[in-house]
Amino acid sequence: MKAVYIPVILIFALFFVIQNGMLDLRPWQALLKQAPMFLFIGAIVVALKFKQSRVVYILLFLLLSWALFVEIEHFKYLKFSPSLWFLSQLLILVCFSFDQNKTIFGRHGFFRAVIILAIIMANYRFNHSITLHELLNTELVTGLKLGGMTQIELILSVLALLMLAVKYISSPSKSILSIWIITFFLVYFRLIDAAVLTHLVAFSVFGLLLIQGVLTDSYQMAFSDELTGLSARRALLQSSLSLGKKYTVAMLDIDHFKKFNDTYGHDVGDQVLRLVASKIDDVKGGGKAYRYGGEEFTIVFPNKSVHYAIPYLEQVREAIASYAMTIRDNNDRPDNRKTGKAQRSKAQSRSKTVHVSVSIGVAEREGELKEFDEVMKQADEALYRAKKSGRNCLAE
Ligand SMILES: Nc1nc2c(ncn2[C@@H]2O[C@H](COP(=O)(O)OP(=O)(O)OP(=O)(O)O)[C@@H](O)[C@H]2O)c(=O)[nH]1
Repeated sequence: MKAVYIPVILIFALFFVIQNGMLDLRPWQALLKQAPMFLFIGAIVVALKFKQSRVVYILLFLLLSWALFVEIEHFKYLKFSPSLWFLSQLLILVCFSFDQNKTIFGRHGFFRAVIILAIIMANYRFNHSITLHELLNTELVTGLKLGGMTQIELILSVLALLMLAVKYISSPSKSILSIWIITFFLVYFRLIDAAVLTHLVAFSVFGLLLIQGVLTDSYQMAFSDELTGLSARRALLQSSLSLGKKYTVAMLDIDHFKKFNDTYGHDVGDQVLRLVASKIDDVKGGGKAYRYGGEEFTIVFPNKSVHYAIPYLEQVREAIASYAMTIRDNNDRPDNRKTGKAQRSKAQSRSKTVHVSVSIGVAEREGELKEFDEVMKQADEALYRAKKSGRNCLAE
């Protein structure tokens, strides 16, 4: 989240400078006019590659908005009302953000294309209808006008921003954050009646923001473990390339996890994996936790010796061993549709408290052990010794 403040502040500063004529971009106007097209097409290619279908359609719509904006002379016969087109943009951004990333070209894609076409038709049709035109454009109906924005536009803008914020909070992703920022700037520009050059720069920035959003989300998907939220093995191998000459690696394995799965079922096993992962992620002393695979985890301490790491690993082991985990079988969850109190307490009585432990093997890069996979192998052998020594302990 922190990383997003910087681009937003930069965008704001840039627009402020352009809007107030402090930076003369007129000589660049021709380039600025064309740049968004290339950036949008680039962003569409990236989004297609990573199967981010909702971003593909949002980009297609923004591309259309840009074309309408710069080639307005060619589209004059459409006589679009800027107000209605602005509201259409908000509608598309909100609707498509709540949509899932389903197939790009299939039935789902067809419906999205139909929605875009319907919006274009509506813009054409309604602009010739006096009632809506009046509703959106006359001060008589809308009352107070703020900057370039009518009251209705302002209310719907706030609503759109709120809905997108809810979407981001419920399922955070960089693409949704980029869409929120784009919507915010569309609203802001309409409010301040931004200059043409500001709009042109904005379209390029929108293309870049969406490319960054799609790439960050795809990286996140590839490098983090879906079940536990920890960094995945791929991320471990990637970061092993930049580890220096000194580091310590620990392998952690949940004890008797097979028996646990067999007793309580795979779903409860998953709950336990998540809880154990959260404890492992709390490791102090500069350790970084990864899910290695299955019920195995790895902690890496860059620039640290094995003797430095051991107390922190012991802390993790003890925290897990003393942690009373409350688990509940999904089948026993109280069904809200049949809200009987008796049923709820019956389901609650089925929730159990369980304990698990982990065994830890630890090794440091030193002497003959130069390569990362050699250090990992050594940690794995130490883990085997910890298991042999009765589990719930650490070996080096
Ligand atoms: N629920 C769940 N189980 C998993 C997952 N990944 C691996 N497992 C289970 O983890 C168990 C690993 O068992 P083993 O490798 O035999 O080891 P163990 O029972 O933990 O015994 P020790 O390691 O010797 O203490 C298997 O039953 C796997 O099915 C997962 O993502 N979810």
